[in-house]
Amino acid sequence: MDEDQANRRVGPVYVAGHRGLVGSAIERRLRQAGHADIVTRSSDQLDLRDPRAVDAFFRSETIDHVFLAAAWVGGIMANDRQPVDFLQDNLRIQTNVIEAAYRHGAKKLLFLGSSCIYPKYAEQPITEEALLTGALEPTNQWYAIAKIAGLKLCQAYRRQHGFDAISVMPTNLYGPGDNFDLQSSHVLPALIRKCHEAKESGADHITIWGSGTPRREFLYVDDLADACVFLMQEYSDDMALNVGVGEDISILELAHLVAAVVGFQGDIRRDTDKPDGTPRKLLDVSRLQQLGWKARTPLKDGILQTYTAFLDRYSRS
Ligand SMILES: NC(=O)C1=CN([C@@H]2O[C@H](COP(=O)(O)OP(=O)(O)OC[C@H]3O[C@@H](n4cnc5c(N)ncnc54)[C@H](OP(=O)(O)O)[C@@H]3O)[C@@H](O)[C@H]2O)C=CC1
Ligand SMILES: C[C@H]1O[C@H](OP(=O)(O)OP(=O)(O)OC[C@H]2O[C@@H](n3cnc4c(=O)[nH]c(N)nc43)[C@H](O)[C@@H]2O)[C@@H](O)[C@@H](O)C1=O
Repeated sequence: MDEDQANRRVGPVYVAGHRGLVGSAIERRLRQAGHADIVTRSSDQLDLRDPRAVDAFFRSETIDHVFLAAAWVGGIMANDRQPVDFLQDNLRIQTNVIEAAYRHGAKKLLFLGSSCIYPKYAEQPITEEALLTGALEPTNQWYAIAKIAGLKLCQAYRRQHGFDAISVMPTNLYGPGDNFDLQSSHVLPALIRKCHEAKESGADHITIWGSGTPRREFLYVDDLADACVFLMQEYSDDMALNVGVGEDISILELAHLVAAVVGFQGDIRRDTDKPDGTPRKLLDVSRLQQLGWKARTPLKDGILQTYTAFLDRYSRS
C-alpha cells in the first residue's frame, strides 16, 4: 500500500490498545504505509470500560476506522485465575467501543477476537464453521464467551444497522512488545524469558507447564497487523475470519526451538500439575488465503526478533 492509498482508504484511524502487542504492531504497520492520521489513547487517558467516557471520546474526535485491539489479555494461568476481568472487562470494552463507533459515524470497525472461541475438541484444522458447535476449554471460557459476544455484536450491528463491523480470530500471537511476566504471559514469551534467565544464571534446566504435548500455532504480530490492515481494506462480511499460519508445533518442540534461538543448552522439564488447556488449536486459514493474504515470518525468525526485543527491554530495566 503506498502513501496515497493508505490515506485514501484507511483514515482517520483510532487504534484502541495502541500500547499493547497487537495495537502497537497495527500502529507500526499503518505508519510504515505512510498513514499519519492515527488517534490513540492509553487506558490512563481513556478507560474503555466507562461508556460515558467512550461516548464523549468518539463525539470529540473524527474517526473513520477503528481497530479494536484493547482488551484484557493473558496466558492460560491468568485466564483461569481472573475470570471476572476476562469476561466483564472485555464485554464492557468491546460493547462501549462498537456502540460509540457506530453512533458517531465511524465507517468501519475491525474487532479482534481469538482462536479460543472454538470448541475445545474442534476438528482440526478449525474452520470458521466450528463456532458454537461444542463445549469450550474451561481455563479460558470466560474470555472466549466475551469474544464470541464481541463477534456476535459486530454481526448484529451489520444486520440491524448496516454498520461495517468485521471480526478477525487470530491464533496465538507473539512478537516485540509481548508480555514477559511469567505468571500472566502466553507460552512463547515465557519460554524466551525462562531460557534467557537459565542461560544467564547457569541453571541446568527450565520447567515448562503441563505435559508439553498440546499443539499450538504461532503468528508473528507484524504479520497479524498486516492482515488486519489488509482486511480493513478488502473485507466486509458477516463471517469472523481466522488469521493464522496454517502450521502448528507441540509445546515441547517449541521449548527446544526457543532454547536453540536463545542459546540455552540445559534440560527441559515438565510440571504436569499445571494445566495443558486445549490439546490442539490449528486454524484453517483457507478463507483468508483465498482473499489473497498469507503469513510471511518463519517461526524461528520471529522468535529471534522477539528475543532481540526482549534483550533490548531487559537490558534497559
Ligand atoms: N496476544 C495473543 O496471543 C492474542 C491476542 N488476541 C487479541 O488481540 C487483541 C490485543 O491483544 P494484545 O495486544 O496481545 O494485548 P495486550 O495486553 O498486549 O494489550 C492490550 C491493550 O488493551 C488496552 N486496554 C486494556 N484494558 C483497557 C481499558 N480498560 N481501557 C483502555 N484500554 C485498555 C491496554 O492499554 P494500556 O497499555 O494503555 O493500558 C493494552 O495496551 C485482544 O483483543 C486479544 O484478545 C487474539 C489472539 C491471540
Ligand atoms: C492466545 C490464547 O492463549 C490462551 O490459551 P493457551 O494457548 O492455552 O495459552 P498459553 O500460551 O498460556 O499456553 C499454551 C500452552 O503452553 C503451555 N505452557 C508451557 N509452559 C508455559 C509457560 O511457562 N507459560 C504459559 N503461559 N504456558 C506454558 C501451557 O500449559 C499450554 O498448554 C488463552 O487462555 C487465551 O488467552 C487465548 O486466546
